[in-house]
Amino acid sequence: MTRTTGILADRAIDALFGEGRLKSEAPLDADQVQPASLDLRLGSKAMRVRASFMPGREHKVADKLERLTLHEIDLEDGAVLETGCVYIVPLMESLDLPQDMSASANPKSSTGRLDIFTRVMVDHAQEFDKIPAGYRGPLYLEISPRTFPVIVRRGSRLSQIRFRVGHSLLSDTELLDLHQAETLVASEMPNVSGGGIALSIDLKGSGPDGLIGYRGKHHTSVIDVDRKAAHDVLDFWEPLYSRGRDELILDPDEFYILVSREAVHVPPLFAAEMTPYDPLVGEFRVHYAGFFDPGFGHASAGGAGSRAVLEVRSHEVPFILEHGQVIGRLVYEHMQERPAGLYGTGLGSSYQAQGLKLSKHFRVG
Ligand SMILES: O=c1ccn([C@H]2C[C@H](O)[C@@H](COP(=O)(O)OP(=O)(O)OP(=O)(O)O)O2)c(=O)[nH]1
Repeated sequence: MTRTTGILADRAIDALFGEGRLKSEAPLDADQVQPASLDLRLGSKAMRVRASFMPGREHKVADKLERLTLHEIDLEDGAVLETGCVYIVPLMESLDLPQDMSASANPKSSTGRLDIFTRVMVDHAQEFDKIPAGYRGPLYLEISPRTFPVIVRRGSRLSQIRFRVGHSLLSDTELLDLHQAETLVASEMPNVSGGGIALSIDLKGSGPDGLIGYRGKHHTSVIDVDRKAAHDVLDFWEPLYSRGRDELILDPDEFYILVSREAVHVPPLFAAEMTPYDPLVGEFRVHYAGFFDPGFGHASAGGAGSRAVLEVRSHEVPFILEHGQVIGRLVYEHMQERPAGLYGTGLGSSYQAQGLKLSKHFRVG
């Protein structure tokens, strides 16, 4: 059964491409369409700009780039993007959305785990990562590596887009009903409010040493975003252990990879998103809002027990995180239909059934 409203599933995204609503300089990669999203690919050049900017109602991104570009970098054979710099890259994909269809973008989980700040921009935009219904035009990605310098090239996939018709977020009551039927967040006392279900932090750790997470090192070598298992964990990360304290002091300006205490489940007819920042839970933030795919944590898709990996930063002041503290919320939205492929089922998914897991670029041992 297909709903009129909701997030488009893989088949409908393929159809957008077939109908010319979604265009690209090159045919789509085989695994570019995900269960509820499309990965976006970098085009052949990057513009280093002085600072981030918003196009605003009156302007196209290209107009602003004429004024703000410091220099242009060729991405055909790969190039290094340095930490602390801001780059704008025209994407290979462009849109001609129907009047009733909008879209939203997000860094891929692998991008967030590398602390690469990315946002999608469109012409006349007044918000990042939001593409208004009926938008017709190019897509651009703002990229600013925060912790590690990275190598990217034409075709690298750092961000993803979801398409939606109407609004179909679940209310608190609907969320509680779904949780009772399907166990969304493995907790005896689910904390549901403001349309989201709470996730808390695990600081007891796992394994004999009580590994609780990782802190990014500084002045590292370069990470190639297109290479899996190519980098040694300890060259880039400092492991953090609980040592019986069940707490962690976040240093301002440091980047942490931590994990949720609860297992998370996204049933096949739903998509979820982790809300990026909730000032009510403290002066720190889960740094990158994350898309959670239909089938993530779903038992029949091999996902039982999947935790959420959290990218965390403290604001301004050092902050003590304690085991079990609420750190973010998952909001759930209806899919228009069940995706043909669920996360984890033959899609080469990297993070199904994950515990505390760094991005796919690192090898363990
Ligand atoms: O902050 C987040 C965001 C997502 N996820 C999980 C849920 C999601 O379904 C999965 C994969 O996310 P995404 O598709 O963004 O990752 P990817 O980098 O494209 O990995 P893959 O190659 O597995 O698709 O990672 C997290 O644990 N934390």
